[in-house]
Amino acid sequence: MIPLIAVAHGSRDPRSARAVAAALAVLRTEHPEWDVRLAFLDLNTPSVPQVLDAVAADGHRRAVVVPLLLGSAFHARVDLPAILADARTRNPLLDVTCADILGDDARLVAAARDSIASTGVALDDPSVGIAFCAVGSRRDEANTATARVVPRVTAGTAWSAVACYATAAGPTAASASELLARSGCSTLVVAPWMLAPGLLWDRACAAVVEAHPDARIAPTLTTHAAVGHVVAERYLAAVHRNTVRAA
Ligand SMILES: C[C@@]1(CC(=O)O)c2cc3[nH]c(cc4nc(cc5[nH]c(cc(n2)[C@H]1CCC(=O)O)[C@@](C)(CC(=O)O)[C@@H]5CCC(=O)O)C(CC(=O)O)=C4CCC(=O)O)c(CCC(=O)O)c3CC(=O)O
Ligand SMILES: [Co+2]
Repeated sequence: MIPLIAVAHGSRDPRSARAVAAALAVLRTEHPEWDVRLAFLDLNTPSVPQVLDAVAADGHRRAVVVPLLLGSAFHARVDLPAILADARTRNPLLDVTCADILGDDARLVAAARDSIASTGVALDDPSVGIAFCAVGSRRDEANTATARVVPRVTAGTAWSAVACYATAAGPTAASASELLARSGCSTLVVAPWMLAPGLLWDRACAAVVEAHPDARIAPTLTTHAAVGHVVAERYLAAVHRNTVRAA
């Protein structure tokens, strides 16, 4: 079995790693024979180099890395590729394939809608305003990609929604909620385009709740089985892609 190394961002907030591990439990239930390992880019252990070295030490000749990332920005484009290049140099007998990021998969878009609906708002309620909050990047394309998710999340609903960012870009969650409130939305929901609870998510929620104490907070995406399902699909696609290339 080719090990699946799920690579999460990591956080100083212990809820983050716990939430990610819980989201991977669906893989262990649905694919009990798979060798699933969790690694972190930063702030938690084991690190990605530690897990790749362990996989090589176990005698594996192939490994598939699945980035638990929603956007194609610094971590996906620079950070992880550099870590994998180093690991390949240290372990020349290990063939490391990197799968596609989770990205804006339709199942995650649906999970975001489910998460909002779980706060008790009705799909046909036009008073609902969603501050749809991503981490944010200095890479404009990544923020634009987030903004493009918004109409897919609200499709078929009467909700208004504005994309916002916890760091590196604007608007903030607080200013997005002000915009929604001023345009007549009386029920505000802070909705995460984030995988797990952590410092950035808490900061975004706190800023909105300070101005609007009755704002609702939707659960992060790792509470939904879709994350595990998309990870499984990214893994299988990478295994297949590599097998076809090797043949
Ligand atoms: C709290 C902090 C760490 C700390 O210091 O504790 C933290 C935490 C987290 N980041 C997460 C995710 C991402 N972080 C980035 C990018 C950046 N993150 C940065 C800082 C910080 N990030 C610290 C706060 C600094 C502040 O005060 O603003 C930037 C500014 C600089 C830097 O990293 O040095 C750089 C800016 C952009 C740029 O440079 O362009 C991207 C985008 C990308 O890939 O570029 C993604 C999405 C990946 C994806 O999903 O695609 C998650 C997981 C969230 C989840 O579960 O979804 C957590 C966990 C948590 O919130 O705790
Ligand atoms: Co970050």
